Amino acid sequence: MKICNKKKYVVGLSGGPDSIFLLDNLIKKVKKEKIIACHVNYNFRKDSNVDQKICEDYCKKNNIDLRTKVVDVSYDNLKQNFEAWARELRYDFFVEVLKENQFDKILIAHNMNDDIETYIMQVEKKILPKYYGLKKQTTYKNCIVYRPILEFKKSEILEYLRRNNIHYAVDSTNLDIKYTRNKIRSTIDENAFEEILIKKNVENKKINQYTNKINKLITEKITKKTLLNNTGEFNERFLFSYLENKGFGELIYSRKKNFLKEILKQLKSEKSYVKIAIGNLLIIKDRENLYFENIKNMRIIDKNIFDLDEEEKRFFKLNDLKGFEKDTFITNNWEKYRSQLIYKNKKLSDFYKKNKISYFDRFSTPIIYNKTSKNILNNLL
Ligand SMILES: Nc1ncnc2c1ncn2[C@@H]1O[C@H](COP(=O)(O)OP(=O)(O)OP(=O)(O)O)[C@@H](O)[C@H]1O
Repeated sequence: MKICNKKKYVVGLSGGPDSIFLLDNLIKKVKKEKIIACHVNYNFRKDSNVDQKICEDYCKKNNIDLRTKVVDVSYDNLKQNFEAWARELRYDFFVEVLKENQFDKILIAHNMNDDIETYIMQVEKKILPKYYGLKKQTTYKNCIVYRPILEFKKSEILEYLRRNNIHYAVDSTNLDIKYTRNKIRSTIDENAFEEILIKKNVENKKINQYTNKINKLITEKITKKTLLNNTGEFNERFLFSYLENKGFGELIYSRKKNFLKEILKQLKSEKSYVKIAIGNLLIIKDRENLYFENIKNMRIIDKNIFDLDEEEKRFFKLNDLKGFEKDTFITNNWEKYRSQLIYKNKKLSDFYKKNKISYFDRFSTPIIYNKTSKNILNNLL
């Protein structure tokens, strides 16, 4: 286990084999004053107190400072998913202890099996993760979270504990195969780990290369050509980052790869005009041009010209309303009137098409029309 003996560590101690193994190896390398173990007793399982007792006994025997947070809530009223809620609660506790004591890092006892299970789950879910598997180091609320035992297999950990006669808790929920992670856990074989790790590293390298290229492209405007110049997963990641960058992250985080694939297929197609609406996101392909807009930011006005307020007049750059008849209306909602309004003896949409006016230019062009005759009265070019 690689660890710097100059730093001070808060250790997440569940009482399970992994965190007891981590702590037992840590005290061989780092002075005990530089270690605080933190245990959260959720009172969720019947045997929760057993886990707490195991942590207390281990820390007492080895003279380690242990902080315990005992949770006292009624789980019947819990709205969120328990795992996510519990994770946030324990990480917040670790951060609190770390800051109070001016320590350096939070240590979490994920092992190689957790890393591989995470990778397999990501592949099976067909999502587009930023990293496959577990990262050695991440941050939580600006604090460093480090995973020093990622390179140890579960069997090695259990063998170590057995050889050294160290007591640990067995999590009863780990045996429950209704949890996806446990289902995977029960089917993977540690003998296959090496091969899986190689594949995982190749995937992560690929993500790295893509990310470097994407970071260069992302500030430019995407066109159909950008997508045609690239292929497959690069485009999926590019579109993902582009949408995330434009503030649509929440809309795409939980989607499967197929969702992005389908959008890309439409955007790369021969069709000259494509419109895709997802939540507030409006994606338009207008020949070579692609537009990604938030519908909320698109202002639509459609009213009698004499009812415009001063701000709306400025929006349409209208100073003078002299000469207009009573039933004169103004709008920028060209889409609504595309086949109803007539301009130079043509349907509005035909005129726009013939003159290759882009979708968004159409939305910023005021259309002044007579409500009865449906004729457009102003110059649209
Ligand atoms: N009740 C707890 N008290 C203190 N630390 C804990 C507790 N539960 C888990 N941990 C810490 O988190 C590590 C991972 O735990 P576990 O595998 O149960 O969680 P996970 O859901 O897989 O991962 P995550 O930490 O991302 O939630 C443990 O080895 C331990 O370091």
